[in-house]
Amino acid sequence: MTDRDEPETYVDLDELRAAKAALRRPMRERRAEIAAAAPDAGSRVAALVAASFAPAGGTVVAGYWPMRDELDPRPTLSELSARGCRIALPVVAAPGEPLVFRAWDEDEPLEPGPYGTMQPGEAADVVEPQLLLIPMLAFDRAGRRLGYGGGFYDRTLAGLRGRFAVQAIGIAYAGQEVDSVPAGPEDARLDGVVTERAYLDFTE
Ligand SMILES: Nc1nc2c(c(=O)[nH]1)N(C=O)[C@@H](CNc1ccc(C(=O)N[C@@H](CCC(=O)O)C(=O)O)cc1)CN2
Ligand SMILES: Nc1ncnc2c1ncn2[C@@H]1O[C@H](COP(=O)(O)OP(=O)(O)OP(=O)(O)O)[C@@H](O)[C@H]1O
Repeated sequence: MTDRDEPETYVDLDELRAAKAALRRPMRERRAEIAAAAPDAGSRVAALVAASFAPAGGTVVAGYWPMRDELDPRPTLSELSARGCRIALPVVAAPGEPLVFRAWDEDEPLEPGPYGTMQPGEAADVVEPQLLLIPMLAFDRAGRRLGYGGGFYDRTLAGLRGRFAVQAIGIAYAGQEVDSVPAGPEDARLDGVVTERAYLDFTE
């Protein structure tokens, strides 16, 4: 039996919150160190995505605009756009709500959004992604993920998966892997992670 079948989940939500908060601080520092030492990670990830699971033309792909030391997904988004995918970026509608996705072409300007994000303007089409490329602070081999704590991707994936099949792929440095990310019942699992070294498929 794999980790994916039998996750270790927290029952006490205060304990879970504290365990996640405790992991965020060191993982922010670790990610900053790795990012400084791996400037070509974005193009490596783009090559791995193209080689391992490039989606069909026409697929709506949600990326993200990198903030802090997140692995830069823009080379991947360019590659997928060139293959005929439609690219979208997340927009925070409100705290406690799922993300909304707006279509975006790489030459189009972005506007500042909440929490230091950059997002397409209101004129952009709202779209529903079939593939989501998701940033994070840490992940484990069971597909559990640690973000900044807003629960945005958890709510978003729960909503989308309730209606149609979506693929959730994390984008992270290999050094962001930990043995076990603390998780509760609401934490949505990733189907895989692409690092600068490899594509890790958690659905196998
Ligand atoms: N590049 C990028 N875009 C993204 C996300 C992301 O993680 N990365 N998001 C992923 O959800 C959504 C934005 N959500 C975010 C939620 C919180 C913070 C943040 O910086 N939080 C503060 C704490 C804020 C507070 O508690 O008041 C922090 O971590 O210091 C950033 C983005 C959508 N866009
Ligand atoms: N499906 C959901 N429905 C409602 N609330 C949710 C859902 N998933 C998570 N939450 C709430 O969101 C809050 C933060 O979750 P968590 O700490 O896992 O965020 P995160 O995954 O680190 O952040 P993000 O996804 O924004 O990067 C928690 O209080 C949790 O209860």
